[in-house]
Amino acid sequence: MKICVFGAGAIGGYMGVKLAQAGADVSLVARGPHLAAMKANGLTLIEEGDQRTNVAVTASDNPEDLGPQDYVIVTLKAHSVPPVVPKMQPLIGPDTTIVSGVNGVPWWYFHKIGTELEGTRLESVDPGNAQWDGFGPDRVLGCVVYPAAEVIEPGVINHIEGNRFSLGEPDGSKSERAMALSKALSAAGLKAPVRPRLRDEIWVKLWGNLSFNPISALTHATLDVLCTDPGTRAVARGMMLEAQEIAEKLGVKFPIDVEKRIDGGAAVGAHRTSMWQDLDQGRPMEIDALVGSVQELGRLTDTPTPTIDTVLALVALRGRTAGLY
Ligand SMILES: NC(=O)C1=CN([C@@H]2O[C@H](COP(=O)(O)OP(=O)(O)OC[C@H]3O[C@@H](n4cnc5c(N)ncnc54)[C@H](OP(=O)(O)O)[C@@H]3O)[C@@H](O)[C@H]2O)C=CC1
Ligand SMILES: CC(C)(CO)C(=O)C(=O)O
Repeated sequence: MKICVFGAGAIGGYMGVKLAQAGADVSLVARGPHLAAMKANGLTLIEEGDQRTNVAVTASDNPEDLGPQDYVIVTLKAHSVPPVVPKMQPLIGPDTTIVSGVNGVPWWYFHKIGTELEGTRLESVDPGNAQWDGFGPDRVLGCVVYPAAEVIEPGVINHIEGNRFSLGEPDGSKSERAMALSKALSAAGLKAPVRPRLRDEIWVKLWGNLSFNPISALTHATLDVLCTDPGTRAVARGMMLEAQEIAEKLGVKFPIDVEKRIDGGAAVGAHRTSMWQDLDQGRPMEIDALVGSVQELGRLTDTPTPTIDTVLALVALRGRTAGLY
């Protein structure tokens, strides 16, 4: 089984080390100083604060070095994927599966959904249908990324928490390809359940990303603060209730209510969301995947989204003034 992790940064690097350590036939696509460090010194993973593992990895910035794969696990930031689809083609053979390990509403969302919206493309996350046309929706296996990790220096990943990557077919089936990847990830010490209703999980995670991330980027407040401050808690609740109305129109079933989800965010503690970290470190922000996409779905389902519209306007301008959106 040949696996390529495309975008071996925090999440991809974490997966890459675990897979390499388990003896999987895994290669990593990265770039710049991070790639150079990997090539020179291997890739180091720090777990539990002080447990360091270093593995030699097959790494390149040129997919032509790696050839056709059984699985390409995409762990780029959402906005980085569309422009790189043409460069990824050498990795794609007749039976290659593309695993979309990216936060937010996935580009394949309306593939095999079985409703009147079947086949709908999402401009906010797949401008010009780059992924839909460049990969083909039949190739995709969905993935919800739960671990938290960061690149602390080139070639060094710090794992913060979590080891679950939920997998799911767009049609909910327990396919051979999903089960085989689940087995390979499990052999690497990761949890990779195959879910029949992955879209439900996408929305529960997105509930947090949609609201906590932009609010934290705008206020520089950590999760414990923004989820408990009465004013920002009300803003998050407003965004999440609008999202819930959209999702339920699309057939999603939420296992918890909005208050419990916000309390879950508060329980994470003094954590800076990835969007605030991106803003702080001068990296492009995933505004379209996490917020713009939900606004687009609101228009598609004729659902008013006044709170989402307001926060999106603010965080989009914040991103633009920082040159990061
Ligand atoms: N980090 C986390 O804790 C979590 C992340 N996620 C999600 O996982 C996804 C990945 O996030 P994360 O791992 O943090 O992102 P990172 O930015 O750490 O990783 C992406 C990597 O891909 C590289 N890259 C970008 N474009 C190319 C290219 N054209 N060729 C080769 N390499 C490229 C980046 O390099 P460069 O640095 O040079 O841009 C970077 O090393 C996101 O959707 C994120 O929201 C979900 C849960 C938690
Ligand atoms: C920590 C959390 C859950 C906040 O939405 C997250 O996923 C992120 O920072 O992107």
